Amino acid sequence: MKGIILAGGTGSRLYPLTKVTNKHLLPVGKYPMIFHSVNKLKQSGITEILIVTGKEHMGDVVNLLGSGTAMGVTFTYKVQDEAGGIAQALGLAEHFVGKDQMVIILGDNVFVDDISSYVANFTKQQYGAKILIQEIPDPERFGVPELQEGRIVSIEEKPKHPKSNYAVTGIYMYDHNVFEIIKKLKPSSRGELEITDVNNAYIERNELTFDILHGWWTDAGTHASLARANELAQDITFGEEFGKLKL
Ligand SMILES: Cc1cn([C@H]2C[C@H](O)[C@@H](COP(=O)(O)OP(=O)(O)OP(=O)(O)O)O2)c(=O)[nH]c1=O
Repeated sequence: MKGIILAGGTGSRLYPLTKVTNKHLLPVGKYPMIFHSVNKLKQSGITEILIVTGKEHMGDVVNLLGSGTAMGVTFTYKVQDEAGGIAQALGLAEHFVGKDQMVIILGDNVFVDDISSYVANFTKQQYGAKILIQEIPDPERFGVPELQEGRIVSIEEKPKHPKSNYAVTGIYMYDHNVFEIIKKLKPSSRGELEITDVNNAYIERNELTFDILHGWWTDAGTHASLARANELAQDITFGEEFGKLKL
């Protein structure tokens, strides 16, 4: 199982915090945001991790994370030249992944649940895709799944009238066929290759499963949600391999 952390994008909703700093290097609790994703993959036993980010910030990201040896993981890095969407960023992982399965975390998603059991479920599934969803009060801000008889039958991106109270979180698991799906995608009205289109393609193939995240989960891509992520993650402490904290 390979791990992928998507840490590109423009971070425009966090300006001016992101004018010279990559969003995923901003503090969340006691750590840079991206440490939280690394920790979740490592906790699931995934140690081969690809980091995708833009060319402006690759130097800073490598400076922070290095080879990964100190953290007990191995990092590979890939540059996304332009912020062409989450699915475009994922498309850059094709050679890294090969024929393996993969777990993707959007670097601005912060959550408390240990996802090891969901990753284990996906390993057993062997092919297709799995997404993690969570019940929330304001699903219209996210991709929203429509559920029928325990299956997801469609996902709508930021719908005015959500068909469920669930949001699709930024944690995705795919088999290597995802790269063929991405190659066939057309840019959306905002000019990006959309991950919701990838998930809908798996629904059409009847190959999308899901699990439910129960603990807190938030994105940290707006000033309000970054503040919330900081509050929620304040007491999280990782092992010393993530850097000694001066207490
Ligand atoms: C759009 C995009 C996002 N991402 C990652 C970064 C984020 O952690 C995650 C969600 O991205 P978004 O929050 O949708 O986009 P963004 O990070 O560019 O922020 P803004 O809308 O404020 O300008 O996906 C990429 O890696 N490449 C991309 O091209």
